[in-house]
Amino acid sequence: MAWDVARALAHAVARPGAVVRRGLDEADGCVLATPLVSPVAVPPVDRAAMDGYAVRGAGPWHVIGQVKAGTADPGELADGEATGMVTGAAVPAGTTSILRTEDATVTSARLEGAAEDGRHIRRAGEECRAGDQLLPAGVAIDPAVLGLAATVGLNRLTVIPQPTVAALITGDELVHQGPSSPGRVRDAIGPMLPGLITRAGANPTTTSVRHLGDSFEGLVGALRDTRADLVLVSGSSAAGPADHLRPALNALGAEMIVDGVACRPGHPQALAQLPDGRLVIGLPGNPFAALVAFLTLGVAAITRMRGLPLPELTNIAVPGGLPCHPTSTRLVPIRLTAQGAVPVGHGGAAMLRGPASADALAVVAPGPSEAIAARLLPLDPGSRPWGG
Ligand SMILES: Nc1nc2c(c(=O)[nH]1)N[C@H]1C(S)=C(S)[C@@H](COP(=O)(O)OP(=O)(O)OC[C@H]3O[C@@H](n4cnc5c(N)ncnc54)[C@H](O)[C@@H]3O)O[C@H]1N2
Ligand code: MOO
Repeated sequence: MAWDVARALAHAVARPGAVVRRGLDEADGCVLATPLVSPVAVPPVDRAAMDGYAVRGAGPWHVIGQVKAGTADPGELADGEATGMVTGAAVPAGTTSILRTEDATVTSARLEGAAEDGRHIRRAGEECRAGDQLLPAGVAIDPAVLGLAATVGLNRLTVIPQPTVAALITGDELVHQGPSSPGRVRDAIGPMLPGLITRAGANPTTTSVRHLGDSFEGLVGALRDTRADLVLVSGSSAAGPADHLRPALNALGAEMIVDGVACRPGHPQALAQLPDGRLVIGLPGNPFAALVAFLTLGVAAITRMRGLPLPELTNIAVPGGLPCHPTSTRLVPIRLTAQGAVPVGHGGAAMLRGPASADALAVVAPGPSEAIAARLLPLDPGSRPWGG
């Protein structure tokens, strides 16, 4: 299956989570299921934008008091009067300007300074009026959105929740501490996955990574018992005697949706759906191939589960050219320069040295010779803009 088709299929087959109401403290990373509409005007009243004095008319002014933060009714100024103000406090009726502390000279209760009409006052309704739509449905909630929701007085939001993702790392040869040695391979996929899963927008608090040996029964049991919207399985994806993923999926009655992708690295990657709707993605055991498979199928599926469209990838020039594969899409670690994409090398399927020093992957379409342009696949799936 062509790389673009596999990516689009992973997005198409995944289902957005059921809409829920969430408190602001648990909505970060969810997606707005309804537009964010302000029930109130912000600010609700004219407020001082600076510390200093509210004044009415031309100076000099007579200082009659001090408005404190939290004062509900700051009263009214008569012409020639002023009152001390703090930033954010409601201004008295009749205020024509705020004179900043550093622009003011006060002798006894007499205030002098150059006040400009209307200066340093945040007007009622300046940010929004009651009923204004601030954001459409489909926006990913980030800290600024949470702050905005709080600003307009909301306690809960209607959201598509973040999907839950679990990872099963398979391989009898794997060790999780210390170096590789003859017969032993240090697990390099387990440490990558939590960060990738979180950056792709899945729920970080429910992400789990479990290590399994190469056992058919063990894998069947783990796939049956793992409660997550998406289960990632690394290793076991090819056709060797210890590669149990496809037989295990078969035993569980899963439907294969993607069974191999025409890309280098990462061709044994797979996507299947279990009868209860959970998705399973097979990540090839070679670490860079696993990373490519996550960025291809994993990110596309998680993106749809969040209720977001599959982003278009931006085009980039490759001034030095990149050799094409005749029938497979190549994923090449590159650095971004003013001239375009430059390969960083060390892009073999079993190596992470290339992607670790790269800014992105160049997606090089299959072809007969050399590509002078490619598309950019971010190594950080949470980077914004993602492309397009
Ligand atoms: N006859 C064929 N053999 C292979 C094919 C093929 O098409 N026909 N594809 C090759 C490709 S491409 C890849 S990629 C691998 C995928 O293999 P598996 O997904 O079954 O993974 P393993 O066989 O368990 O491991 C392959 C390789 O990767 C190392 N590995 C596995 N897990 C990890 C980990 N968590 N961290 C670091 N390294 C890991 C493992 O030790 C092996 O060296 O199959 C090829 N063979
Ligand atoms: O997934 Mo394999 O890389 O193509 O080594």
